[in-house]
Amino acid sequence: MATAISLHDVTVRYGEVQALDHATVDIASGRVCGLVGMNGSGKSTLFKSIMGLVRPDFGSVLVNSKNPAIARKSGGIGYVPQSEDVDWSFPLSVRDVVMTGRYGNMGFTRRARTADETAVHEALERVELTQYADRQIGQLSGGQKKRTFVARGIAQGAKVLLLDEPFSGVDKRSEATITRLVRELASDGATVLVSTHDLHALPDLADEAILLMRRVLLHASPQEILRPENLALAFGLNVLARQ
Ligand SMILES: Nc1ncnc2c1ncn2[C@@H]1O[C@H](COP(=O)(O)OP(=O)(O)OP(=O)(O)O)[C@@H](O)[C@H]1O
Repeated sequence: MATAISLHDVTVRYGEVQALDHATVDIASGRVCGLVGMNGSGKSTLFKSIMGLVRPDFGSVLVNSKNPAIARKSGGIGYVPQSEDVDWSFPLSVRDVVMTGRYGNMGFTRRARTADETAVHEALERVELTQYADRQIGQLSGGQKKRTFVARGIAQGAKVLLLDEPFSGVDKRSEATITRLVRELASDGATVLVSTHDLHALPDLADEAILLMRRVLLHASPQEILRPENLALAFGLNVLARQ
């Protein structure tokens, strides 16, 4: 199987803080990979490295054999941000947000053509948000907000999709819908990386998972990652007491 996301020895420092420390991992095409680690373990920095938004001080990142910034600018990477990272008061409708996934196809005039309208329509149907298309994005539930950004990635035709905590602030039904969508996108050939604190969601969601603590501690099946002795590597021994 071809490698979709490749990090080799990636080290990222913010001043004195070492956010990633020689992180090395390859994720194969068409896989759903969970990303697990405590707060501050470098998950967002790993996403930013894959999107080409931070340049490693050391090491290299490739996304489908391309430089990450080039892969992102050509629409190859979709991103579902953490809710805190979005200004939900912005006067954009659900359709507008999904349409931003088509900007790469539009040229500088950003005038939507029929193919763009069709791609947005189909993406909204797929995430079951057609009836909310004209709603301002702040007037959505937590799960609908996440699904709006998943639809943007679908409209974009992203080959790699990154989801940052997609289950936080989301009800059980939306969690099931997002899990189904992620699995479907991977069956269609996309590679999906999902950071989550919701460890119970991992076995249904992911084919494999990464345990991160600035470096990759373990890259294995969800079942292996969830073994208490492995979780203790990333979360400390108090995770055992909570079992
Ligand atoms: N722009 C920045 N400037 C300085 N330090 C930063 C910056 N961004 C992140 N850090 C630090 O780098 C480390 C890794 O942060 P990062 O956000 O990647 O972790 P995370 O696993 O995503 O955390 P969380 O689960 O809390 O979102 C943390 O110690 C954080 O405080």
